[in-house]
Amino acid sequence: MPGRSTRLIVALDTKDTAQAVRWREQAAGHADAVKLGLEFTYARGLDAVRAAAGDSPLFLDLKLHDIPNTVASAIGSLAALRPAMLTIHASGGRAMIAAARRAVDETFPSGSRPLLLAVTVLTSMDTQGLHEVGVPGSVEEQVVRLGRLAMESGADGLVCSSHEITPLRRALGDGPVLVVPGIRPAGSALGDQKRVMTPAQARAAGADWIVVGRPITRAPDPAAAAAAIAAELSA
Ligand SMILES: O=c1ccn([C@@H]2O[C@H](COP(=O)(O)O)[C@@H](O)[C@H]2O)c(=O)[nH]1
Repeated sequence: MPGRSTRLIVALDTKDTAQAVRWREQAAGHADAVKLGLEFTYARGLDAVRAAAGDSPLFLDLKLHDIPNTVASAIGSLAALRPAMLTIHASGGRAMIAAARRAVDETFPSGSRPLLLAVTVLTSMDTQGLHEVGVPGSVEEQVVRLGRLAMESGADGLVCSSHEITPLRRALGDGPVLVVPGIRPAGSALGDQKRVMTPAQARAAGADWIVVGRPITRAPDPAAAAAAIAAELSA
């Protein structure tokens, strides 16, 4: 896929292994990685996760969030999955993120270590939602606050919306890998997402990876939808 600086992860959000494999195959050649997360893992278990991902790089989006010892132990249970990326919640705090960092380094051999990504503020949240959980100020301020904490504590990158890429780069430089869900091609349904941009806008903002689920998997022709998004990223 020459010329693309923003890569595409397709989110295989289903409980059905055959369906996940079908979507992966339909997106093959257009997507650079697949995401498997809570829905699939709780329904099918860890063994099925590797099978569903096949040979594709795996974005394992389990969004771990617990006391440091539990998060570290959970990461130790993920070795066989050989993920390329895995997620924790930045709001778990400094000690939890640092414990996750140590666990990644101890669990995976150097050279095949997953990127440790910290979720800042979910893309389904807006300012009002943030205030409701007791966080004053703007989403942007909270994303930068949590992003700084996560990077100081050993994360390799952050999950954020496209709207926070510029402020994160201003605050933290080019180091963090930025993985960006909340992607909606023009005209597609928002669903539960609040902070969205199109693939082209996310690329222009500087996303390293975008994560796209329903606009591909619920499209009448998932292969064509994935191809269109890949073309938008390459244009
Ligand atoms: O803040 C976040 C973190 C993760 N996600 C995940 O990305 C995909 C997006 O799916 P769509 O169907 O394209 O909305 C999904 O698997 C989420 O769990 C996110 O959306 N926002």
